[in-house]
Amino acid sequence: MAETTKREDYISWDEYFMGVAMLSGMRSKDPNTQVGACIVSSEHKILSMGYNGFPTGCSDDEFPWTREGDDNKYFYTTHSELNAILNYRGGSLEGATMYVTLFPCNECAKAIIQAGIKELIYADDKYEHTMSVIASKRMLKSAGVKFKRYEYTGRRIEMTL
Ligand SMILES: Nc1nc(=O)n([C@H]2C[C@H](O)[C@@H](COP(=O)(O)O)O2)cc1CO
Ligand SMILES: [Zn+2]
Repeated sequence: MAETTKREDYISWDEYFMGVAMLSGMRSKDPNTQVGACIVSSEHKILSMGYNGFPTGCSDDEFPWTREGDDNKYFYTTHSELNAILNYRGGSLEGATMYVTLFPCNECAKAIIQAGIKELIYADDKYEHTMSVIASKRMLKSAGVKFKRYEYTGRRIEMTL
C-alpha cells in the first residue's frame, strides 16, 4: 500500500543550501582549500553558485597552484563568493542570503555588501584570526549583513554518481 502521509526525513533548507555550497566546492581544483558558495532568494530559490578557481580562459594546468614564491595562486584565484556573485546574470541580489563553506575574506565582504546580500551562513572559519577575516567581519557588521555559523546536523548523505 502506498504511504498517504508525507515523509518526515527530508532535508532542511539549511542542509539543502549548505549541501549545494559544499557540492559546488567539490569542483575546485585548489589542492589546499576548496570553497563553495550558494546564493538564495528570500523565497528559497537558488539564484547562483560558485567555487574558487582561476578566471575563465586561465588554464588550471598552466597557472600556478602553489601558495608561495613570487608567482603563486593568490594572484589568480577568484574566490567562490565573488564567483557566485558574478555568475548571477539575472539582475539584483538585493536581500539574498549567501551560504558559504568558509567565512568570506575582506574583498568578498565588500562585494557581498555592495551586491545587497543581507545574510551570510558559513560553515568553517579557519582563518578567523587573520586580518582579512577580522576586517571582513567589521565591514559586514557595519553594513548590517547578518552572519551566523551553520549548525551541522550530523546527517550523512550518500550518492552514487
Ligand atoms: N573565503 C574564501 N573563499 C575562497 O574561495 N578562498 C579561496 C582562495 C584560495 O583558492 C583558497 C585558499 O587557499 P589557502 O590559502 O587556504 O591555501 O580558497 C579563500 C577564502 C578565505 O577567505
Ligand atoms: Zn574572498
